[in-house]
Amino acid sequence: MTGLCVSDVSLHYGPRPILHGLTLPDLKPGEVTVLAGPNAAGKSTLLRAIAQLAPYRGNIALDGEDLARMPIRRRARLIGVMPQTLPSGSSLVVLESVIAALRAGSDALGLQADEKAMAVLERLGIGDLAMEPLDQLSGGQRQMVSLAQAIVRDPRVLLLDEPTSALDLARQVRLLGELRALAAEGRIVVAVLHDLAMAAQWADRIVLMHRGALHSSGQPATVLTPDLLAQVYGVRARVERCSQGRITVMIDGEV
Ligand SMILES: Nc1ncnc2c1ncn2[C@@H]1O[C@H](COP(=O)(O)OP(=O)(O)OP(=O)(O)O)[C@@H](O)[C@H]1O
Repeated sequence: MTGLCVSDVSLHYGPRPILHGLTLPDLKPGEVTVLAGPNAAGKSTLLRAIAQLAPYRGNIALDGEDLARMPIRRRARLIGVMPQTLPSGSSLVVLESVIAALRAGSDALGLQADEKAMAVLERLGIGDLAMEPLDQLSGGQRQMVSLAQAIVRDPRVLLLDEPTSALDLARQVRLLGELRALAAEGRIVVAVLHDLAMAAQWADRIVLMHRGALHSSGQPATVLTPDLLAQVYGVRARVERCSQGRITVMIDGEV
């Protein structure tokens, strides 16, 4: 079985149930899946479970192999994570931080690691930041560096938690275009996004979560309907189809 399979996953924080027997459609290489849903729906928690950063019940498998049983180093090579909040207090410069991320899951050494890390920074258009101290970057610059750290090991699965939250419009478009390119290279890309108009434009599939469970999933035009947005978000929305078959979502107010 090729792809990422999330089956009957339940997760508690202490006594509190957060995810309730969640099963996703199989996520295939080449696809960008957007996880959407209201605040506290469990989107970050699901990404943490997939990344094996939180204990859960159920099964999460990559290409048929249970991720919970996979050796940590191999898993670190296969899964790249871009977290929602970025750690601060680092004394590294940008290039060093990307090299450190590379070494966490690969045997790349010396010049080879430097070149690889630099190539990723160039790919993302932030090569000029290489020698800047990580702690002196703007929020948006740090977010781009976080993406570099997530992709430098050439992961097969890329998990991104609100990757555009600090980015200006041009950088949002650049990052989302980059996600499409990374998927086209054969990766499984899963991103949490709140901006449904962006999700409609860039995602192959939207997985809509509500209260720790899967509410609906499918192509953007199937999932993003006025009825469904009213039910899940409590908003009045218009959804219009433009000439290329894409949809645009406009929010008019609360229900
Ligand atoms: N470390 C934790 N300990 C206890 N409860 C937690 C922890 N992390 C998250 N939660 C709770 O789990 C629930 C789901 O949180 P999660 O961050 O997964 O939601 P989300 O859908 O990503 O929300 P948002 O859109 O606001 O980022 C929330 O009720 C939250 O309070």
